[in-house]
Amino acid sequence: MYAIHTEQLTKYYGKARGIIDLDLAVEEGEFFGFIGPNGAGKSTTIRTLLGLIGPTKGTAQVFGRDIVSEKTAILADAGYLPSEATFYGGMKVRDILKLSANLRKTDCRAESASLCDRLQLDTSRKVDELSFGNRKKVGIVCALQHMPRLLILDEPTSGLDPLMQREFFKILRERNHQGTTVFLSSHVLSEIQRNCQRAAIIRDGRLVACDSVDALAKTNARRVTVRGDFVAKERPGSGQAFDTAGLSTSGQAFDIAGLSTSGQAFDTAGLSGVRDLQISEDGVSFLYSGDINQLTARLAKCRIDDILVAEPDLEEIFLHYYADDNEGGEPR
Ligand SMILES: Nc1ncnc2c1ncn2[C@@H]1O[C@H](COP(=O)(O)OP(=O)(O)OP(=O)(O)O)[C@@H](O)[C@H]1O
Repeated sequence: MYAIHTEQLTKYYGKARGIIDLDLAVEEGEFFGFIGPNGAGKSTTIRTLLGLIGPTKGTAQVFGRDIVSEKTAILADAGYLPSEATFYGGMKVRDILKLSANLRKTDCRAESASLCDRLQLDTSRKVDELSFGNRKKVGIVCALQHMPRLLILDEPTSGLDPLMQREFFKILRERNHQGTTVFLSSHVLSEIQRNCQRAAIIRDGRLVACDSVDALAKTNARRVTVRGDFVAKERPGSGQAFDTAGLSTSGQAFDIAGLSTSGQAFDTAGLSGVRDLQISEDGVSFLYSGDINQLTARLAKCRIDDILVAEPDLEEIFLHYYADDNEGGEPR
């Protein structure tokens, strides 16, 4: 059975685009990643699935239940961590957790105590006095303490320190092994890559890819790192020193004409498929999706100390999916 199934799910806020024609299928028991930059539509998707806002068009079911007509039953099965959890002011953490458990009509005391212990959450403090990270932990316990069948987590790790993030993902993996479906919305790609089996990528409100994390990370682009005695050279005709400041990760297509090594120009004229150029003191690194023979022929003219050609990680794949279309943005 699908934990989540959407068909052409669309949400407009007035005339403003939220999500458009989203077709998504998440199997029960999956640890599923939902990736997208700010404003892509992740929170809109989640709020629509939970019946917190109504769709403009399309349909969706959670465990086979319709998100419009059966939203109360859906909420009973789900644990939801919003990206910014807010609580009633003046209340102690323990009272908030109790209130949340009472709303579920479930005795959550044992699980709540275990989660608070593992996340080092002091339940005697007033919630207003807590740091952002500690308030996040309160939201996590509220979402997890009733052992829901589906966890929907919207940017859960923002504000958590690395040790707490590690413990949090350990808890999620344990739950997933017990059968809980985890739907994790994030723009931290390393956590998607480490934890999720499959992931969907959303861009400008539309799904642009949905596959296993391994498959998403596979393109014929390679991260090429060349070490050598590279020096900045004048750009032809510009009269300006080749300024590398700010060039590193913008995701735009760069040409690396103008770099030279030991007097030999490392010139990319006619060499297409160079992106995401990063320049360091002892070399260059870039994503390359062109003809490898052309690259090696070009490099053969230069004196280099070392070369590494590796598969890009998910972070770099993401740049492909988000590059502007007029910059050859289709992943290759
Ligand atoms: N209440 C609202 N009224 C009008 N437009 C909205 C509203 N909420 C979201 N939007 C718009 O819908 C689009 C998707 O926003 P959404 O918050 O779903 O993105 P997101 O991927 O969750 O981003 P973030 O990572 O920043 O939270 C954005 O263009 C946003 O401006």
